[in-house]
Amino acid sequence: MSLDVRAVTESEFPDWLRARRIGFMQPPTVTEEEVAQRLPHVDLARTRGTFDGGRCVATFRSFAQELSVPGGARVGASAVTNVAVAPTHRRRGLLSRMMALDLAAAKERGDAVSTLIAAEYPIYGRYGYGPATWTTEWTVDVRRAGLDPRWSGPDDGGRVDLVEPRDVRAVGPALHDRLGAVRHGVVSRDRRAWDIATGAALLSGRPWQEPFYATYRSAAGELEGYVCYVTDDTWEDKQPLCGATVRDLIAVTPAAERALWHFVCSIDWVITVRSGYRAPDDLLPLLLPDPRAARITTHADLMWLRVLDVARALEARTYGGRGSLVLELVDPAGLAGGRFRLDASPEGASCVPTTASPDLTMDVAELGALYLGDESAVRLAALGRVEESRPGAAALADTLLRTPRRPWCPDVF
Ligand SMILES: CC(=O)SCCNC(=O)CCNC(=O)[C@H](O)C(C)(C)COP(=O)(O)OP(=O)(O)OC[C@H]1O[C@@H](n2cnc3c(N)ncnc32)[C@H](O)[C@@H]1OP(=O)(O)O
Repeated sequence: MSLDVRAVTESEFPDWLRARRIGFMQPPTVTEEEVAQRLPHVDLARTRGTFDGGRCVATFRSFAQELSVPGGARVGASAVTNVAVAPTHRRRGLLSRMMALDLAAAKERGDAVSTLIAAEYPIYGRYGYGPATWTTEWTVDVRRAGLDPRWSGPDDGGRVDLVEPRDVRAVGPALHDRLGAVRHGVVSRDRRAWDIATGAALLSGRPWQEPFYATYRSAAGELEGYVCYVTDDTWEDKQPLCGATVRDLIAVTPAAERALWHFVCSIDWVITVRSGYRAPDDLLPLLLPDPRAARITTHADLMWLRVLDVARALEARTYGGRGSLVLELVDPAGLAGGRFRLDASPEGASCVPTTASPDLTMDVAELGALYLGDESAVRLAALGRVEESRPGAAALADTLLRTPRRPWCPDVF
């Protein structure tokens, strides 16, 4: 029987959710409550399934997203999520078929890039995605960190306050938006994500532990950051050995970042702080008098990016210097390939098709890894993944494309 790949209808949505659960190793039964919770938040035209004899056996969904790029501008992205193929139907090309349809639609719509968080590293490179942001999680041994045990608040005149979930819903979205203006790699976070993070929308079957929330305000009273964390209540031999886990820490100034980390690492009873997924160059370890107290417990690729509109994407960002490069991009999917001349500067760039000889030749997936400034063209050339036809072109690409701070995507979507 042929396998039918198409957008799902409302009546098929429960069966689609069932297939998604199976792919994600969750018990397959879908409740009416779960359907009611999720249905209003998906665009069915962008929710694809594969059907075998009327049963959904594979899922795929995308949604509109904005991505901040170096210089603070945002580009339109098609964010891919909920990719799952039943174990009975794996390796028959179903992901490839759903991906081809979705990328073609994104290209047609005019999205500059597509983004996703990869469950496993080897899956998405073949579709033109490259790892564009990485993430690091630290576990801080607070007793070794050397922080002053008498600390009772920021010494810069600012203040830290515990706040209610409704306060976070009120101020969080604007704060997150401001982060995108000062940090590249930040993707838009919708209202629903704030509702889920603050307990206003509970997901059926997912256990909920009410977190603590704290904000940082500068001496001038300006809100500059917030942290959401949970703690456990571990004691042994009459000693508190509690752990705090940061779920979200958004700071738009270094003062806010310093104050909030200091706050979380100074809570009485807490001897271990897990940082959650941070940028690899997060300030956290160096904010501690003894940075070795912060041990890296996770370091991995996080957001993958696929360029769909080369000129739009490259013209949206700013560059670390002034220079020109001719890039030959190879794209077997036929979406973004071609030869482009990039004239880049700290103020912006022009990127146009050209027939001049290429300085650098690469698969479009390598451009995905380079685009936000994280990867090095010199490193990719050493690996044989970027071909350098003009000596020094890879080093010039690094001068232009790489950024002083690494990109950071604080959201898993
Ligand atoms: C953005 C997100 O949602 S990430 C979540 C992804 N989902 C999961 O990890 C859930 C569990 N896994 C699955 O559901 C499936 O195995 C999927 C979705 C990863 C792959 O689906 P499939 O339909 O089997 O992939 P498909 O048959 O189209 O494979 C295409 C190619 O990718 C390769 N491939 C697919 N999955 C993997 C993998 N996990 N590791 C390595 N290679 C893979 C295939 O071998 C094939 O290679 P080929 O073109 O050289 O023959």
